[in-house]
Amino acid sequence: MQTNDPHALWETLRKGLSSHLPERTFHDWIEPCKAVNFDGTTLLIQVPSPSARIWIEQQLAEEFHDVLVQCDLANLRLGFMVAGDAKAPAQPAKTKSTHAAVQETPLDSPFPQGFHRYTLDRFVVGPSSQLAFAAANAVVESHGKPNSTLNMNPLFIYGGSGLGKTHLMIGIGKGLLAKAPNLRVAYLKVDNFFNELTIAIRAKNTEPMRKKYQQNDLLLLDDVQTLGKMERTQEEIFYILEYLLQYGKQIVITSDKPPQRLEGLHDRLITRCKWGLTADIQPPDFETRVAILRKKLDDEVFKDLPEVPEDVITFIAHKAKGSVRDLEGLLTRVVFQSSFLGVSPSLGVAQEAFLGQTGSEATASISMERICRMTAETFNISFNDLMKKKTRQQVILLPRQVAMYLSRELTAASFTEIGNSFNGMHHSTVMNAIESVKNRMQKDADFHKLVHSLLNSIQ
Ligand SMILES: Nc1ncnc2c1ncn2[C@@H]1O[C@H](COP(=O)(O)OP(=O)(O)OP(=O)(O)O)[C@@H](O)[C@H]1O
Repeated sequence: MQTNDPHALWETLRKGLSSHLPERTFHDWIEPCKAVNFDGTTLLIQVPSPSARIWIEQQLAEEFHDVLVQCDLANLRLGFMVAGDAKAPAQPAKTKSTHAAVQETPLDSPFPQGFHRYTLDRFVVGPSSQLAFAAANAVVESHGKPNSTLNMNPLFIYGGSGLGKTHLMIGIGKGLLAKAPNLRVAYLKVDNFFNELTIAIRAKNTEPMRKKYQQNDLLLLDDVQTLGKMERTQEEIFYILEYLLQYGKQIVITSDKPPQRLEGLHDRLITRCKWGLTADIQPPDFETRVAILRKKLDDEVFKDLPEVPEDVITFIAHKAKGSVRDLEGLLTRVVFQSSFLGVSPSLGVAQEAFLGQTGSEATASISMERICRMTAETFNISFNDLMKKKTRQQVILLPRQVAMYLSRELTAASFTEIGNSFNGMHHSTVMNAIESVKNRMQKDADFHKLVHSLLNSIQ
């Protein structure tokens, strides 16, 4: 997209976010924001309060990234400032050595300009991530040293959700760009590649896309576990990987499982994945969780806020034992809640924030089955009909779209997960269905009322 108008850029992002985020999240956090400046690199967005800034920067970063990519704005940097703040506008935190290099990335290189926190020096290493971290550093260090004995191409990092795979991968990209600013680096999420490929296939022109990825010196391929049923996407990715490996270009791949357990992947692709070094990441232990929280509190966004006391840090590290994303989420919630109430973070606030989170998890655990059963009942059709994959009957299509919309509003499920619950429907079908319900709700007051009363009765 070619424009220097901050309002036009923000409008494009807003539209993308409105179909990407649950309606309430969009309404609460995005609606009140506005664009204030664009300096050719960074779009500066004004948010209504310090607490809103904490929430948007910490909790919605990944959603912003996905929408930037979808809108062809991967090179755009985002900065957030609080309304009425007389200080210099807040820019994304810059790491010592990477900022200049990242800005010099060639414009057509699809390496994200966001994710400013995802550098190797901000990754807290513990026993459960030692090998993956060492391998990530080795990839950066061995660049330009062809005689390295260990084959780390591809580097395959796997582990559960929210454990730092993307962080490490982007950290490698940033580390290499800091050493060699002219390097061509591409970051690719499999879902985004699928969407890009679908458009290219429709236009009967897939060659430029293949070339775009084949010309890179480093390819970062995120979330390959979703490749399972995507035959044509697998084929394209295979050719890109083959080409890059043939020319000695570095590849980094992430997944939630090791190569041999990836379902639906062609053997030749699994073989490529296993070719180099495979390293896993497991959930961090207590000491590492504390260290991650401390490191996180160094973030620019927390700088001018009251200090988080030691007992609160320990409390959070005890409560959030699973993914680092949950750990960060609870910390954000505590700081957000304190800032919102105008009090210092304390054990009391932390306990409330923890209970609040458990509460929202309870909402998230409203099962999709319950949503579908109640939707089917409301529209007077059978549950089995609602879940059938192939139907063109309008009496079924509309309730199904509504059930998908409600699943997105009432659970934490992704588009892909919702699609899977509907007999393996593709995530783009789910996104279209949700979009069409939203449009209809805007135009048809009765339909709006019906969906809302159904939503309230499910909650
Ligand atoms: N060891 C760590 N040190 C510091 N931050 C971490 C660490 N591990 C994870 N994080 C942070 O946790 C969040 C989630 O990490 P990330 O997105 O890399 O997870 P992921 O493994 O790629 O998850 P998913 O599979 O769901 O995409 C990020 O904000 C990241 O910076």
